[in-house]
Amino acid sequence: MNMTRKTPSLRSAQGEADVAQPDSAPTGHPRNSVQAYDAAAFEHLRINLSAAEKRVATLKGRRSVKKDAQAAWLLKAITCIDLTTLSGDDTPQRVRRLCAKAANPLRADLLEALGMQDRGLTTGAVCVYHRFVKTAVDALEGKGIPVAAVSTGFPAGLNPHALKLKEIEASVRDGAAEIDIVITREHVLTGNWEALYREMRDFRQACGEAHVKAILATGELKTLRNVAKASMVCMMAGADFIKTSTGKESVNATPLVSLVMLRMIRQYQEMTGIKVGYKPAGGVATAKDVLEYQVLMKEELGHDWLQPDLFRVGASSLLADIERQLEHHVTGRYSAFNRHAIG
Ligand SMILES: O=C[C@H](O)COP(=O)(O)O
Repeated sequence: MNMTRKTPSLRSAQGEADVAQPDSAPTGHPRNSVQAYDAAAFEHLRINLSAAEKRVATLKGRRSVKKDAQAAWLLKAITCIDLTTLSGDDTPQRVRRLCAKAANPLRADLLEALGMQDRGLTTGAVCVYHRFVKTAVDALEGKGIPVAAVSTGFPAGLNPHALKLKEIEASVRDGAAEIDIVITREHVLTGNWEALYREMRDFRQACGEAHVKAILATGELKTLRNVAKASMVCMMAGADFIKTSTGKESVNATPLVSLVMLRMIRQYQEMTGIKVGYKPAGGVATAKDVLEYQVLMKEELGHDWLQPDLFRVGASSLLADIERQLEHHVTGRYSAFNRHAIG
């Protein structure tokens, strides 16, 4: 597959990339549902580390997306960003600014130069703590951008189970269309897979119509085998997305961990016919980073997983770098980071 040849001009690349906005709920494929617990589906899993490392290294070296094609892929990436603020010093004002950026992710002159001024380009979602769900929902009224709430005692996930369920319900009541839950790492580290399954199933139930992303906190799961098993168990228990990290672990999203999770998504699809989404998060800060993830998605799972109903990137600063790169594409110059609004 050669992405450069498939996207000979920006205009046709835009067509291929289909930058139309997603509905807040995926429409092109059935939503995941809770399956019966089946240890046989994951007990045997083994990771061939050297093969996985080789695959990631090969992808990096082989694929390059340049010029107009790159601009089209970056525009597509914008539609997949969960534009995030998850800081102890968050305020309603900061959240409103973030929402304004989500609704207008690129400067008007850049949009025009790229022929995107009438395309309603926005980020995939805005992601905040529960406290700011209402603020974000109000700020985004009529914009068609879902609000995602991190939940279940984010980031450590150590609150009592009943409180976690109440937190989810409260965010849904406040208007969150997506809930990013964190799993209890202890269940993975002690091999208590049934407990992980029951927890995830309860979270899914508490979400109701809101879509649920399961944050595995992969940097704390010790082995890639644990990552693979936790991915499978969470999908079995109804997760709509599996997500790498909170952004607060010392190691967050990596291409290697992503490869393992994507292979599990593929395996789950082979078992059930259901497509589950993927969200790398934490430390995805440059246009180069996100292009690498996009290539990985396309190579491992295919075109459907480049769309925002199956691919999101949790990021607080990525949008600023994408905007810079697109500015360079349009004008041939870079401006300083501080010339771009937050994102
Ligand atoms: O889920 C999103 C992450 O918390 C954002 O992490 P970041 O600040 O490294 O982009």
